[in-house]
Amino acid sequence: MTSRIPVVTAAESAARDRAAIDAGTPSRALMQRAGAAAAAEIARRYGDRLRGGVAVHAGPGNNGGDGWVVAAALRRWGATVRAALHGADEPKTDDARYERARALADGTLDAPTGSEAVVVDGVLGTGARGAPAPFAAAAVERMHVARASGAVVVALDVPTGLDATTGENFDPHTVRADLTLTFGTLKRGLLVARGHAGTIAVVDIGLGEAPNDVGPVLSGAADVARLAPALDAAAHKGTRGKIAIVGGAAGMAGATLLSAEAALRSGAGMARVVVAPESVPVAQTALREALASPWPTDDAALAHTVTEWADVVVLGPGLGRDDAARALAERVLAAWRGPVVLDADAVTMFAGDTARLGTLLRGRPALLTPHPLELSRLAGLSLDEILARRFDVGRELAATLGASVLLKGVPTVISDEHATLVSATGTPALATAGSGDVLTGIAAALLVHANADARATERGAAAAWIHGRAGEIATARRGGVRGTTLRDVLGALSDAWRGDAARAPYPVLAELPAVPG
Ligand SMILES: NC(=O)C1=CN([C@@H]2O[C@H](COP(=O)(O)OP(=O)(O)OC[C@H]3O[C@@H](n4cnc5c(N)ncnc54)[C@H](O)[C@@H]3O)[C@@H](O)[C@H]2O)[C@@H](O)CC1
Ligand SMILES: Nc1ncnc2c1ncn2[C@@H]1O[C@H](COP(=O)(O)OP(=O)(O)O)[C@@H](O)[C@H]1O
Ligand SMILES: [K+]
Repeated sequence: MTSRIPVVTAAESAARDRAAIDAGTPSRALMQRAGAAAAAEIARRYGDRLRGGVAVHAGPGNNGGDGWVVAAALRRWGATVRAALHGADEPKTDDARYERARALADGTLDAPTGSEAVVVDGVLGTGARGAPAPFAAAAVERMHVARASGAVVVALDVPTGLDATTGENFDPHTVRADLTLTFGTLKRGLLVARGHAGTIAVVDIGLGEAPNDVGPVLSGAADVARLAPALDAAAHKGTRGKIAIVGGAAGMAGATLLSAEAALRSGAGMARVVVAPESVPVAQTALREALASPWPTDDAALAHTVTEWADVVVLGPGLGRDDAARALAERVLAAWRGPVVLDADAVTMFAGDTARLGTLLRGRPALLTPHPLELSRLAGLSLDEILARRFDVGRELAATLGASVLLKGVPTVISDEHATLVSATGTPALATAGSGDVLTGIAAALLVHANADARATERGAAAAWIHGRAGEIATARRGGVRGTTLRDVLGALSDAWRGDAARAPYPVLAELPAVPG
């Protein structure tokens, strides 16, 4: 089983390092593991470039210490290494001083010339506070110039000038890395500021398994594979799950159809869109695989099209938010007590009324899939507050809501009271109208198609991972974000579900690709 990768603040990262030190691993051993693993990754990925020389920019703290270990290791390997200490005459920590002395004991290291093909950013890591001071900003500028003339920039732990906790950057004084090698844990800020981090590789330094708390952990391909078993050879359309999607006010039937198609491409056997009467003919011609029914006007129709037919009900895509929509939502949620996914308008219509929503949802698998603005309206918090607390706010709300909360974005955070999972797949190709409806359909299918003991939170996380992965595959196929449409994303779902992407070798525990622009 792959280990759980904690998604941490700078303080939590330092605390996990300290715990390993208290348990008997000397801090210098951690630094040597970090630096040695980083050097090995640089040699593996950029072996050809190393002939063009390596520049190591080291800061005064332990991030600089990692840099000195890298410098010594790559020199032993045979590269021409140049290095500079910034911000102090001597490193400020014992470990960093020791590693610098060791690197220099093998021979002096000249200052970088700016012509090196590989640049290592060891200026600031998780100990950085606020905007880079002038010495650090000057080092960042040198790295920008080198990159503009063709060097690759490798950030150790965190790109300098990026807040490891919040992802706040201090451009132009923040490094833009091609590769970030982050040690032992995945820093939250890297997931928020993907554009600065480049490819992110989490490198093992022997910190051990994440403590069994409710802190966020990264979701990966292995989690999806574990959750969603192969479909039964003797399956028929009835056993593969029936999804009813209630939404589709006049002019918005497309939202339900995107959900329906995504559900059908994610294992569901049947999908029915339940839409405004005038949307029915259009829905039937647009997606022949789906059934289409009008919004039920009486209990018999509600039973026939939804409560006695479905295995999972999706409420919200294109539903609208007027009184009639709210009344329909309340009727459906009262009559249907099985698994539900609530999206879009069905979330917003309960703005400021989380207690009522909790009463309706409690006691069954329920997943809410808001984007940050929808969650801000629902919870009565400002959008800034939602974004600033995106890793925690869902967990705090889950109890009141009686549901798992999947907060969409970069990254997507899925939580209940007991666990928080983070899905970091995707590209800006997904930043397009209807993308959320596709995610909703995948999530609905997973509420049927997953191991019985899987919680709604895990199913939601798997849906977010698949959705993002399909976005990555579609973007790669089209050769970029521009020109990639949701149709391509739907078409890539089969490849996303196959989940056969190659894994990086140890000591990389997880790797997230650079996000294409
Ligand atoms: N603590 C440990 O045991 C380990 C730490 N490791 C490395 O150590 C890093 C953390 O080291 P530190 O806590 O020493 O912190 P950093 O090396 O990230 O930064 C601390 C230094 O930067 C200065 N500084 C802070 N904010 C600044 C700003 N805005 N502008 C300019 N200078 C600023 C501080 O005065 C201090 O000298 C990690 O990111 C990681 O790279 C790794 O070696 C693994 C083990
Ligand atoms: N830049 C991006 N990178 C990765 N995923 C993204 C990006 N932009 C949007 N997404 C994903 O696309 C989906 C958009 O959903 P949403 O905002 O509800 O769109 P809509 O309401 O138009 O369907 C979410 O799952 C979100 O996480
Ligand atoms: K750094």
